[in-house]
Amino acid sequence: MHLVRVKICGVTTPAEARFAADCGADALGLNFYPKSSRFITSDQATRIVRELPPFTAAVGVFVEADDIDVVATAARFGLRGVQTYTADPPRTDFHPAAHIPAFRVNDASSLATIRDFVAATLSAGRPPAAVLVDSFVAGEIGGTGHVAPWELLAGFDPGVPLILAGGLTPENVGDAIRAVRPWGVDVASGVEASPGRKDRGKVRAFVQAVRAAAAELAAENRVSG
Ligand SMILES: O=C(O)c1ccccc1N[C@@H]1O[C@H](COP(=O)(O)O)[C@@H](O)[C@H]1O
Repeated sequence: MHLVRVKICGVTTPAEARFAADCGADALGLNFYPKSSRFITSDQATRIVRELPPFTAAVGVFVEADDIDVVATAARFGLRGVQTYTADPPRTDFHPAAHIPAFRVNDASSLATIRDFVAATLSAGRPPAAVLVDSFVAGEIGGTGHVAPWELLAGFDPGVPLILAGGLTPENVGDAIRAVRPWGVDVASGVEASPGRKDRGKVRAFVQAVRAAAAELAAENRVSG
């Protein structure tokens, strides 16, 4: 069975979260970056987390956040994972939350940075749970809607699960999965009606497109295996 996990990032209301979970999303992203159009307050996070079904994970998104604040936020909202954006490779492992450091990729040296980071954390005995690979857009951090360089990422094995992000949509996510073969995919703007507001049709179509591509890969594996 070829599984591709789905995270719908930047939900801002309990209804959006519930809908995405009911569509089959494995994880929902709660954005704690104040400059994001998807930023949510603690009150909003509390109400969203309360609405989640028991098997749906909440993942926090943090940009250059203080490690102590990340740990405290993860504990407060029961975050299963923390997705961090930092200028320098992060030093903390954030246990018991699964750490998902995000890397913005534009060329082969970006891949070397990820490999070096994973190798260093593996030898220190605290590897990340996964790495998230996003597109590089000068002057922006994430949630840009720009597609990551799939051709560069094809065959790239960072040594831990790879989550593909950046400009994914219901229309292109199948091609992205076939090209990159990621462990999981993550989308924010590609399933929105407007910044910070999810579009139900797009959320449903995105999860369905991921499941269809994964089933196709599983069938291919059965034939070739
Ligand atoms: O969504 C945001 O506003 C955001 C801000 C700062 C860092 C990360 C952010 N979101 C993450 O960015 C990726 C890619 O987004 P998109 O699909 O290209 O819009 C997404 O996976 C979010 O986790």
